[in-house]
Amino acid sequence: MTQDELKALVGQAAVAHVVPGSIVGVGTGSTVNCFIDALAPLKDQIAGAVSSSVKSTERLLALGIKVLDANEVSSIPVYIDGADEIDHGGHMIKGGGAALTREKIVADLAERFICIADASKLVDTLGAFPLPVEVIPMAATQVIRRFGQAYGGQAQVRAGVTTDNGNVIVDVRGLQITDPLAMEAEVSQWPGVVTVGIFARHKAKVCLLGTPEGVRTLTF
Ligand SMILES: O=C(CO)[C@H](O)[C@H](O)COP(=O)(O)O
Repeated sequence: MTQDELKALVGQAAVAHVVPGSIVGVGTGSTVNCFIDALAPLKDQIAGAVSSSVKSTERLLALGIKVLDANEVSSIPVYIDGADEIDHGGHMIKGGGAALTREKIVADLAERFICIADASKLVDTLGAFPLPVEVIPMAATQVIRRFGQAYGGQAQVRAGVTTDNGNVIVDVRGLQITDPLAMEAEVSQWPGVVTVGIFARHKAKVCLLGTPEGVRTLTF
């Protein structure tokens, strides 16, 4: 099975976790695109979606799925999103698609984060994937310097990318994130950091993992 087929498999499987009549939180990325496509036939059975990016909003609307403003929603039963890496505790690296800030906002509104990913995303220790950090542009150099001092690794601004919120992404390579909760808490406090792409406080409760043998369900 190709990676695209595995993504389609988990995108389809995620539909069974949507609570009928409720609002669904929708993440961003190629795996989530498969979920959005699979959700479209059920659009009349949900109250709408809260989206985590302009790209996902456009896809949802194009398929006739109602998109609600996050400010008008107090709670969402389920948030479905992909990940760049997920460990065996449900902690994730996210933000490969630069949507991490809105993803964390929607995840914060949700009771359950359901991660959909192909099996290549499951890792023992987070950090082989460069850690994305959304940063206010004037703080980029200071945040890069601070990463070097605090954790080592090589940090650089992602070329040619501006987030939906008008900020830049700093990608940090060469990290071994052994305590995701601690690193998330620390980096989140640095001036100019909008969001760090470690999802430990908002970790997945369930991961639907696409494998050649079918969907493996991990619970955390
Ligand atoms: O965090 C994300 C976007 O900011 C995505 O969930 C992550 O990059 C995975 O994307 P894909 O499903 O395309 O592999």
